[in-house]
Amino acid sequence: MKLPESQVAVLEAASATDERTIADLAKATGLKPETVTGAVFELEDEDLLSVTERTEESVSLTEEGEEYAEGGLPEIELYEAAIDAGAGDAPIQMGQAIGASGLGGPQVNIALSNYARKGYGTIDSGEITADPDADSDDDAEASALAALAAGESVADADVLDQLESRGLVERSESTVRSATLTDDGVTAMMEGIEAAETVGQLTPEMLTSGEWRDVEFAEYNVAADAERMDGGKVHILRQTANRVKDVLVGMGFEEMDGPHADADFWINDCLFMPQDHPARTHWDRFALSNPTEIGDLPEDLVDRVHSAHLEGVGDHGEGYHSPWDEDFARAIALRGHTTSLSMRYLSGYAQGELEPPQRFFSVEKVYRNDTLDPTHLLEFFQIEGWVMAEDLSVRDLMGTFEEFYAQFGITDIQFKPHYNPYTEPSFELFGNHPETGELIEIGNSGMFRPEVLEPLGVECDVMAWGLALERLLMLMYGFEDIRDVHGTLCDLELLRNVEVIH
Ligand SMILES: N[C@@H](Cc1ccccc1)C(=O)O
Repeated sequence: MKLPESQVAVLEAASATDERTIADLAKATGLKPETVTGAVFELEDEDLLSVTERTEESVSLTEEGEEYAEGGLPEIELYEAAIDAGAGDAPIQMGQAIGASGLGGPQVNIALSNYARKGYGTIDSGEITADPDADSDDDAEASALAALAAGESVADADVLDQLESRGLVERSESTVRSATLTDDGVTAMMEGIEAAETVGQLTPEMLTSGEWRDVEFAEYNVAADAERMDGGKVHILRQTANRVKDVLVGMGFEEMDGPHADADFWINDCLFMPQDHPARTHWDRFALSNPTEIGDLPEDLVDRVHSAHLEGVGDHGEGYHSPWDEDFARAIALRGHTTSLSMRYLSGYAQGELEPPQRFFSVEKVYRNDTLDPTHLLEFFQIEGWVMAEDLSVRDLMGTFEEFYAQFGITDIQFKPHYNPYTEPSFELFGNHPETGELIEIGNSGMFRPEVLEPLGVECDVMAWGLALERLLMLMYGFEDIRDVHGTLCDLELLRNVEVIH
């Protein structure tokens, strides 16, 4: 009989009387476990080997578990400190025992919540007692942690359950396969088996030399266990940004681009944001120290914006009548919204004068000095967009959003009247979080005011919006903390496992 080399090696390493696991066979043959698994399945098909499977549970310490295996469980530290401080005789102040134990931060709560459960003593109205008969050397959880740290196994399932619920151990299951030679296998071995050289991979050299004609190729076994490979993939945020771009292009929009660090003029002044508006102070804004200002601004636009701020526009216009400082407008900051791009395009500065109808969008980063929390980061992606046309109404605005969000399976958006200095009317958009059911804010929108449009030289209506890409992602994928997908705390498992949608 002629068999591929790896199969011959496995047959030679297998026994008719003892079960050998894949790991044993890999060690004996020097082959990779996945190669051995493949060979074992082939040989099982040929009735030369019989294969059994069992599930094996493995238990490993988490980082916190390792910490306690080494330094001791917090409740034991507390017990020992309490005994030393005399709590074995009479109750003592809890603060005293905690101070003496040297425990700090979250470990104090961990100690307190396990102390009474494990019979080390009682905790009542700020006082703690310690049971002098309790034996902290005989703590089942501590012993189990020590055993696991030493690479031994722990049989007590209740203790393991407890440690698992405390987040100190992780349990996982794996399939262990073992093989034994069958009678046919033994016979074949006695008759002698020859190794046929097989080739695992076709190479360009084999193709050019023609060698491929003569070699024997190894068969693939798609059922064999293989090592897990976490290949690179496009981050879901980027994936969704690309999808958003495709959808908007499909709806007839063109893409805008422009500077991340820009003059306040484009970020705020063009938007009729008064220079003393709270959002324009250092609280919200990341200013640039070098360079501090932009030299190149279109002078006539600066004059028209200046005049709109002072006196408003039209015959009955009202401005802010407060000082307007051109240097303040030239100052550079990281853009807090991409509406700066809309201003650059609508004014004709980016691409020259635009004739209605026009539709533009961008999916770009914006920067805000917010406090970090589950729904806020210092930077996020904004889906900016606007439509310029004669006679637009709020119905067009709402219809556009309904059409846009429906492409992502979101059909229950809600609108709430809102205020922006640059749009009238204005609407905030909300969507229902698929997991928590909570209504979350997903965007802001409105019809640009004449005080914005007139200085820009736009004579028709413009409806516009800024939507948060990350919030759209939350509605699509159901995660609750933005930091799961972004930044140092991101959940790599979630990012690896999330379905790729094209
Ligand atoms: N700039 C607004 C979004 C917006 C853009 C255009 C018009 C209305 C609202 C924001 O960042 O929230």
